[in-house]
Amino acid sequence: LNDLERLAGECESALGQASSREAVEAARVEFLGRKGRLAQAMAAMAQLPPEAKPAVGKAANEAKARLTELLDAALAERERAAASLAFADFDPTVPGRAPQAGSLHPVTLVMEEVCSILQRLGFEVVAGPEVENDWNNFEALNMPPDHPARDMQDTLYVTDSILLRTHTSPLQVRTMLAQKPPVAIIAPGKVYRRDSDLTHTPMFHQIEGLLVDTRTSMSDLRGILAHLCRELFGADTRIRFRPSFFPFTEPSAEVDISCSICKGQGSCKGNPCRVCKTTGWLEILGCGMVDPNVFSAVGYDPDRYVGWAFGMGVERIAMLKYGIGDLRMFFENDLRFLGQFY
Ligand SMILES: CNC(=O)COc1cccc(Nc2cc(Cl)ccn2)c1
Repeated sequence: LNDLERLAGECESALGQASSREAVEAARVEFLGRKGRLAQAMAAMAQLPPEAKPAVGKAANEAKARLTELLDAALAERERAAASLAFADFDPTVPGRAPQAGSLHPVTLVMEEVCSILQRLGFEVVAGPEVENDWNNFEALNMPPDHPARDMQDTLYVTDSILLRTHTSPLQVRTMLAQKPPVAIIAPGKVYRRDSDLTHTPMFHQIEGLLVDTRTSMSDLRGILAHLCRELFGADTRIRFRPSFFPFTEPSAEVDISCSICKGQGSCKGNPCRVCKTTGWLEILGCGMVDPNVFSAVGYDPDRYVGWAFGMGVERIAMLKYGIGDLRMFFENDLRFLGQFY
């Protein structure tokens, strides 16, 4: 009986030294294990006279309960200590790390913004194949078979008559073939040129707009483009038309915006503006009244319908809008670059 009495005391002093969970578990084995101190005491019970057994059995159970209680308490205390140690240098008042947020590619941002501005005016976005035939890409756009734009040095051919589209105009041709006027569409997308240097990549993005009706004019075109440029580059943006030529429009014009960097002054604080080369103007897009030959090609009566169209390079707009200096950055997918636009 007094062996059993002593067990609890000895266990308590053993636990006093047990500084870790492993030490507590070792003590549990020493006292409560199959060959532990309590098991030994219980084994010794077999030699006792029968009348002494009940008392000793009761004492043994009490000792077991007491030992289990001591060991569980010691274990729980060590676990709490370990837990608080693990977080000793944890400061709950420090603000958490913001979750990594994604961002849209600058080309996507510009395409969505241009489409959104024009959709608000009633234009519909059209899509179509990037692999085109030469009729949709050239012939229908008033560029006959021997036209220089068809040359291999500019165009990527799949076969003699199948190519990668060099602009998004074929989307507009396809739409006109598929519906009667009025037409008010936007054609955004990838285009391909056999060109690759510091300022040209073989694939880039364009957006074109086309409006065809029984009655519209160059002033409608100017109004729409002025609105588009002001939405894109700020309300104080001015635009100017310069005479130009495209095979598919007559008359044609190139549109400049007042430089968004030097506000058209040509210099900033006495330094010549490197963006507009001190001219104060930046070419942003081309446009014109649709050439009657295009209408004839798609089966629209050129004596009944008039229309205008415009086209812009998306990367060029993005470089001006976001101050991006190198075309190649659009394609390198450097997250430090991409993460700046949202
Ligand atoms: C990057 N693009 C530019 O600098 C100039 O693009 C332009 C200019 C003028 C017209 C068009 N598109 C067009 C489409 C049809 Cl179906 C008929 C007539 N024109 C695209």
